[in-house]
Amino acid sequence: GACCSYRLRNALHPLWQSPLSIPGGSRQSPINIQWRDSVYDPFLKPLKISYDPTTCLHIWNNGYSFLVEFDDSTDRSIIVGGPLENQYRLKQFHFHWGAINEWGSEHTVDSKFYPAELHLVHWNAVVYPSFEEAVMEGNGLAVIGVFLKLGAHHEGLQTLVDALPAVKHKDTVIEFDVFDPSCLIPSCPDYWTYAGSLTTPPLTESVTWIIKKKPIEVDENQLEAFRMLLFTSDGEEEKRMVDNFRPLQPLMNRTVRSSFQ
Ligand SMILES: NS(=O)(=O)c1c(F)c(F)c(-n2cc(CC3CCCCC3)nn2)c(F)c1F
Ligand SMILES: [Zn+2]
Repeated sequence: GACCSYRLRNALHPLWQSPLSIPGGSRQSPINIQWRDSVYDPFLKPLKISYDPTTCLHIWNNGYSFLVEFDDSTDRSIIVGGPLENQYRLKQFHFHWGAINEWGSEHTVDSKFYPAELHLVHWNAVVYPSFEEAVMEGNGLAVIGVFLKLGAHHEGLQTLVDALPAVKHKDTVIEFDVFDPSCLIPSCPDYWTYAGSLTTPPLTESVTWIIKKKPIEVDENQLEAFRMLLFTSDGEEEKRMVDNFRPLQPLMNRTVRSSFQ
């Protein structure tokens, strides 16, 4: 059935030679969001986002993606509301993208890929003492997903794009001390939400996903800037950092809820 083809696809996927999905995993990510199968939940609250731009620390190329990391030692950059029981602290954001504009996102909507997807990773510091512990717990993380589509130039993203040449190689880092990631989140409040996992190792089933319905627009040059990053360290044979997205995972016994009708 579909399940075993997923396992096979995971097993063969170059980027995730490590455990495909958690053996016996029942809430793996990413998934296809079938719009007509999502269930409107009138009890879902609006998501409240309050980030302090001065909590921004640096950008680094970790060999999977480029991460913008934040000082998560206090509650200065948090999200609350939406499907969440507690407030969650911003830890980092990163992207997934393709070699060409036909694919690149991790989630799909009605089986349509976007050229890229932004993930803002938050952890439940109300209940857990550290990010590392929260990663292992069912309600430990909350990730906001934002689709990127080809269109107008994105001013806010450009400040990030201008810094990318400095982190071209794996394990390079550059200081980045003021950035407000809310400029990357659409003002439209509509989102889907479901219980899932990290899409990179350790693939733990600890993520409440909040996927924004509206994409942001970026231009071709900005997508190309992502594609000139490298998976490889300086001195190694160059491998362009592209197609750093995990294959779709089975929905299993899950319902995707929508905050909108
Ligand atoms: N695509 S995703 O699902 O939004 C996503 C995430 F949610 C993440 F949390 C991470 N993540 C991985 C680690 C290493 C930690 C190293 C110490 C043990 C815990 C993991 N830091 N953040 C991540 F890389 C990622 F891609
Ligand atoms: Zn991600």
